[in-house]
Amino acid sequence: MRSPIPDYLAEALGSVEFDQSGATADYIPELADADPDRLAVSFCTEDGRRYSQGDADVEFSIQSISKPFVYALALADRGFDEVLAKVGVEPTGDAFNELSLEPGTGRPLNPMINAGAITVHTLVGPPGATPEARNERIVDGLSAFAGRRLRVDQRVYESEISCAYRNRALANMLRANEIIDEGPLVAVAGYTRQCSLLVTVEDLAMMAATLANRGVNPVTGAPVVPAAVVRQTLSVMATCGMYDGAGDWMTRVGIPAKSGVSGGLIGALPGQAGIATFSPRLDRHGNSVRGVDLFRRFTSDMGMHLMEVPPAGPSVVRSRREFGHGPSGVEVVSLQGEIRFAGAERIVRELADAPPTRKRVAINLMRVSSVGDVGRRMILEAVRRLTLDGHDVYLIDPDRVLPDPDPGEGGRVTVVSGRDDIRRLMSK
Ligand SMILES: NC(=O)CC[C@H](N)C(=O)O
Repeated sequence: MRSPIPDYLAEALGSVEFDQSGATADYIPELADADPDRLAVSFCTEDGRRYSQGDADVEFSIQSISKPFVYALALADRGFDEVLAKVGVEPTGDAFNELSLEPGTGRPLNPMINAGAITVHTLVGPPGATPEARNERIVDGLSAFAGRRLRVDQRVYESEISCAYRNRALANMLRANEIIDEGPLVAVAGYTRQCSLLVTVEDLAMMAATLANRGVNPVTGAPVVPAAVVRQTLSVMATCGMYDGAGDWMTRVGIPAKSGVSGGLIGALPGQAGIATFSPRLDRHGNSVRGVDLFRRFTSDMGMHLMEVPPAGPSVVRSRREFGHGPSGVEVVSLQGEIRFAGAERIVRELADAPPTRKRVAINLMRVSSVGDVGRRMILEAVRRLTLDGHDVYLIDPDRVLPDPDPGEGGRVTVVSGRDDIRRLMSK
């Protein structure tokens, strides 16, 4: 069978192709001259399969789409406290290059506006790293997200740096407020270099997929940044990634995203896929016109809005069955599906409302697909409380969905995983 996904993507591009509204960024000469008709899309799944259509092998400068990735590197290199002390996480409602800092602290409001991104740029690498070492770390880090070696487009760099008056003004304000502690010109040069890295829409989709995949590149398998850093980065993308269009974006599209003035747009759908589009004409917020349209379409066609979840599946407590009588009897509580907070609550509720009557209780995890952290803790606490109530507790877990079960103080549990042991337990 031929996959329907490339056909769908081609059809989606066709539906926006004739829209010529918006304009290429005019404040960077090299971008003003870009071919405005380019159009491309790429999807990269969380297990690394890519689907692309249109001008998918055309390179363009990454621009502001570098911001979330460099933020992730700074968080990984310096830790949350150091980065948050210098840059906040509040959406501004202002344009990306607004000359605004938080009253009182003088911090940039968030890492997605230029003031925040210039500051974040200076926080990559170990403290005291030279500007060259920092630039190197950024190229290496972004390349790890993309799964291939990226390079700087010198012409774009020079074109932007030749008229980076506004970013220099921002950097001077940051220096005056002691938010950055090095020369403003050096900070702007490094930041502009980071914005000049060349990518294709396929690179961007893989970079976004690495965020969607808890920080592990789904194709190379390289762990790029820790999961806690990904959570922070995606949260900031969701609230600040589309600048003064962020609220409209989050309500209508509902995917953590980031745009850039060269016309790129990425979205990272946690646990599912990275998506990227490329079309250089921009709206008044500096976001790609056709890119925004494509994302709206993807969300409504494929139910990608983060706040829209499928209806709850069948109860995680699949059945409770009693075998045998008296002391040799056993109650088997069979669970199923994914166990997160709501599922775990259901399990403890049922065991509390209708306590098992047999001495032996077996919790059967054979049909459980995954157990989240809270699910694990609540199941183990239930085991502990059942033990304290006088039960002998067993976990039927041949696939080890609950590895190393330790119910803690006063709890005891026997893991049953062999086929014969399971049969023996149930037959008594
Ligand atoms: N929104 C953007 O893509 C802006 C990036 C650009 N390099 C700038 O600093 O102005």
